[in-house]
Amino acid sequence: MTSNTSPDAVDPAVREELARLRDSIDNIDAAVVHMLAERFKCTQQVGHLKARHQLPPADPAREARQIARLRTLAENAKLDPAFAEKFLNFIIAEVIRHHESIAVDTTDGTAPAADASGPGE
Ligand SMILES: O=C(O)C(=O)C[C@]1(C(=O)O)C=C[C@@H](O)C=C1
Repeated sequence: MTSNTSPDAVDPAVREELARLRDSIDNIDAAVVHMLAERFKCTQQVGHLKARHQLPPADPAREARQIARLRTLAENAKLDPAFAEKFLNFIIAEVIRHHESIAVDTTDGTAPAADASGPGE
């Protein structure tokens, strides 16, 4: 069995390196959150467009192309492609849930007037 060093006993240089790495991790996590927020802003618009034109929430052919592309990007970036695929599928499943609820709201008339909210309208 391994025993862990108590945090108080850690060499200050190690503590500093850990803090520096964690600062970068925090910045990266913030960037991921901001990028995801922008992606969801786009997909919300896609959801409204699809609902208005009675298009299905999911597009499996598009998803297959996205997954193939992301797996290649992941491989080139030395990221596990299986993880990249799982991550994309996780996000897309949430997007499809949003699309489905927008479609329901659009059909029953409770959807916000997404296209009437642009500048000048
Ligand atoms: O591109 C679309 O048609 C979308 O609805 C967006 C999106 C995605 O999140 O990338 C979500 C659902 C579809 O199955 C495919 C892709």
